[in-house]
Amino acid sequence: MTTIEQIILRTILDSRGNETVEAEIYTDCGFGRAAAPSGASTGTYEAKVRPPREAVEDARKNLIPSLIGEDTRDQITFDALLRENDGTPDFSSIGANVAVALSLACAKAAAASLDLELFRYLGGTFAADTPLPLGNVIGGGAHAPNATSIQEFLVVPTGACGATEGVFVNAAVHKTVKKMLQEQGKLSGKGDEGAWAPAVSDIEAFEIIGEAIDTVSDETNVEIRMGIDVAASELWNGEQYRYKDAKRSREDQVAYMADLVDRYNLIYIEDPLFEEDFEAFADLTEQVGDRCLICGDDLFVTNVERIMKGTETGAANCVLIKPNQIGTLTDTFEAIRLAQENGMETVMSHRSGETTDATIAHLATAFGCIFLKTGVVGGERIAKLNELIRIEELI
Ligand SMILES: C=C(OP(=O)(O)O)C(=O)O
Ligand SMILES: [Mg+2]
Repeated sequence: MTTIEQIILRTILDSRGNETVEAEIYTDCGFGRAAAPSGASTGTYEAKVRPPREAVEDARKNLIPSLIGEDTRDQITFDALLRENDGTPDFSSIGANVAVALSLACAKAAAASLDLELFRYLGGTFAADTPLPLGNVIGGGAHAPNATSIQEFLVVPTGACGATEGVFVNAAVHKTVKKMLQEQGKLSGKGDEGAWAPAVSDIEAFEIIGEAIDTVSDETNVEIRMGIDVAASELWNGEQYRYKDAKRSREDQVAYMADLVDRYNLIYIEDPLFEEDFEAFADLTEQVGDRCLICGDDLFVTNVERIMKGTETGAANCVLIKPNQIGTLTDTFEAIRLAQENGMETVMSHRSGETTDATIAHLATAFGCIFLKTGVVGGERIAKLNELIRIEELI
């Protein structure tokens, strides 16, 4: 009933117009489909993707035959087979894009075959809460040229009574920001994740969003807080953090981040320092970790060894979780479990290059992540947000 009978791999389109990998796994009574997303500001230690067409062709010949007949309910064995077949520490042989699509499709096939929603299959009785949406409304960095230096200016509806209300509150902030930019003659196009990408300074972006939050909070009676993803590895040149309008040393960067937390009441900072600097991360967490989530994305790359180092050094109090950074659902689960056992929050995240695959909405709910970071608007973003709304009805 849950035995794999057929696997299909194909190349499909992603939101940036690039090729990516989609997998389908069939049992005799259900099937699961999943697609690999892709990053622009990727961490050095992420699992490695291979060019999709080449990876798909190779996997059809050399990998797929060995997976037929496996039980989709035995996710750990399925993922171990992917690792064994790959034989490298970073999936550079079969490609992390092929691995993650197959791994997630396996879980979805098992859930469908058992007639269960994915979040229920993975989370069981204790999947009792949906995460709040964390979405970017203004952005620049590697996701939009000629805009802000900080990659993402995020909002989270901390006062929302649930994910559904939160999704609409974030959209209202996005719309209010548009109106304000229009009035100021600064309206721009959008970056890769649907955030506005105006030619404004980082401080202007904070001010605009601060005002938009106040307006929407007054209208909706919902408290909304701001966050940022600095994606600081993109700014670091080996000696300094190079912003469009400033250069900062490591020490200056920590002080700047701490100042922003207090000036803008930030609830969340992702990658405030570059991906090797556990020590400066720890300094910042020591200073503001009691009032702000300091989250590692490129720092941890959903990798248990790096998260372990983070817990030993006190580098952060939050871990960003991106299944394609590590390549399998089992590894993703292990990363979340390790983080949570060590008192860290977890945030499930999209990538800047996405498809309409909505699996991460289920994973975030099943595994008790505090936020789902997946943009605010755009077809590939609302696919996840609308799935979250549906999940909340079933919880
Ligand atoms: C989603 C992000 O961007 P990318 O997918 O480009 O790494 C991020 O940095 O958190
Ligand atoms: Mg990031």
